Amino acid sequence: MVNPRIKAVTMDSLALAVILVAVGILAGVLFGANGVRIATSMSIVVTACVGLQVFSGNTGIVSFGPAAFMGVGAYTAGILTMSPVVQRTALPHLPVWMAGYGLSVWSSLIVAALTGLVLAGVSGIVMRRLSGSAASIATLALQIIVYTVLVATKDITRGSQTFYGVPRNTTLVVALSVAALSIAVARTFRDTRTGRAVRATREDEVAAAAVGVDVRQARLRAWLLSGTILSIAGALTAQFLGAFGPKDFYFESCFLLISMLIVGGIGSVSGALVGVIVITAVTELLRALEGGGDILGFSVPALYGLPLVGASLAMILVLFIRPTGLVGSRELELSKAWDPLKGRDSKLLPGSQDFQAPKGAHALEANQLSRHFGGVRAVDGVTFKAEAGLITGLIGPNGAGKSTLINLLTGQLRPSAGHVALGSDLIENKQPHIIARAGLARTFQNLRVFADMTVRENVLVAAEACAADTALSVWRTNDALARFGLETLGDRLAGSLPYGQRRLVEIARALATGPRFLLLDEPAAGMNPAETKELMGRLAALRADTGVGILVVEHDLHLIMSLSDTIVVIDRGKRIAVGTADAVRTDPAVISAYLGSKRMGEKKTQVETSSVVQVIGASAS
Ligand SMILES: Nc1ncnc2c1ncn2[C@@H]1O[C@H](COP(=O)(O)OP(=O)(O)OP(=O)(O)O)[C@@H](O)[C@H]1O
Repeated sequence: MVNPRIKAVTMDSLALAVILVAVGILAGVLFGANGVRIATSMSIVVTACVGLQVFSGNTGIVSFGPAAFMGVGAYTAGILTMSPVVQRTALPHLPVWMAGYGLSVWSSLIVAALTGLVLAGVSGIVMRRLSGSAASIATLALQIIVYTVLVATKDITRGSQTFYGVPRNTTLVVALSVAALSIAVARTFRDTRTGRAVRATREDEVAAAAVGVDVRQARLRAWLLSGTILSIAGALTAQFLGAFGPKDFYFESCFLLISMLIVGGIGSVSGALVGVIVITAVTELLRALEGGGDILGFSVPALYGLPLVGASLAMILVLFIRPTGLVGSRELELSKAWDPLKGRDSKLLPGSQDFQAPKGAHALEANQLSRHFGGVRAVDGVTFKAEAGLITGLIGPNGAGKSTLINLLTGQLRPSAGHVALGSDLIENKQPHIIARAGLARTFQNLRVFADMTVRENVLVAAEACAADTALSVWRTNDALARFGLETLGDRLAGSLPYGQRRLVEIARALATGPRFLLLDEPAAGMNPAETKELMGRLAALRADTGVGILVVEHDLHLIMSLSDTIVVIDRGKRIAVGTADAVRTDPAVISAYLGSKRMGEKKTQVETSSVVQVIGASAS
């Protein structure tokens, strides 16, 4: 039986390839022999655009370097496919070890792919560490470096002169086959464990790391695959044009590729295909008008550069009307998408018992933990122990240092001093994804779901990042969805859910990492009383079923006091009390901290203010 995943991706890729062929045939009918040229060129551009999409679409980092990889692929293939006779004339000073291969088109594509992989590997050392605009600027630098090297290495590339004599091996069939294959690879990658992880980094890098995703590794893999596909596109271009120069692989082609992705929708492979078709149609139509002449009875002057202007206007128009592109970020799925969870038993699988945290084995301890921001001692020598199997509440007035403390425990911040231990492991100074994989999962005070991924993907990406095998990650995903009543919402985009449900998605996502200990930063914030009550029931059940320890930060004092087995109170960065709800409620230091901050008129939510008055204030009187 064919693997359902391969079947679904193959069908989707075939469907996209059929669209491409149909457009090619249409071009042939409309433009005759020229149509074959357009269809071939368009197929090559599809490969390039898909290559760019693999990195930019999945990571959200706009790359200005696609043409650099294409250039390297083009010159590699050009040199390797040129006949030795032509080579002696065109490249008389070519180093001997590079000369005389006369490779076939397919062999040249493989070598070009390897060359692109090497360039991506070398540049990836830097790229994997960068994000956002810094990463985009680095790709720009790469483009300029590669262009300069191509121009400078005259013996190999003929410098800025035309590189000629490349056999025109790129037929329509070759270009179309490679385009279809690229689409299949990119579609498959998107729905692999790495593809989901990279998309999670696009949505929210901090949250992705907090659920165990190795952001750098995921980004590097996308960069390597992207560079490889782009180099193949360059090799095809070289054998399509026959003669070219470094300028063919510089900013203009880079800009066209980016405009195609933006017009179609950078977030999906289908978007890349649609963008290529639309921009090719626009540029080919405008190319016919570029030279001017009599058009529909009007004398039109020559407007060189008109195709580029048209592509720019199309891009601006789409950005204005539909910023996510014509297709958006969800794939056109002509077959039903492969669902990694469908058909799997959501009951306990063998091996899943490792989810059950053994009681007492994984306490979370902070020892003299401190973090200073300049002169501000946000956390100042805090020591406490949150036992496994218990719910520990962490409270304190606004600005007490609760969020800073959580960030120190989970690696988002490095401590100025002190230690954090999970069970017997010291975890301070470790990277967030390592801490998550060690078993400390968290949610955030300000919601950080992966809005443009489905609910199921949100949870699955966390499970996959931390589980050793697919069976366990599927089980954890199903279990986490079921525990928080999200099974029926699996296909919905997380960003489309109401606030309360998005909170549940975040908690389920943390749970899917298989935590030894769970940190929840204001889990009930924004929920109505009924939702809050239900959540508390689910958390209590989770603790009872699994023995996992839970540390809850919450402003609602009624809630935290009824939920917690023990409570840690901090104020101005210091621990001022620890004990049961009753002990804490009557502790003079706690009453003073809350009433003191109330007297000072600090901004509080209505719930918190009333809680302070009722819980602490009542005790004080
Ligand atoms: N990155 C930072 N740079 C400088 N000061 C900071 C930084 N982060 C936090 N602080 C300061 O540290 C103190 C503790 O802040 P923190 O956000 O941890 O408190 P909190 O108890 O979580 O507050 P709230 O209940 O309002 O969320 C505050 O005085 C805050 O201004």
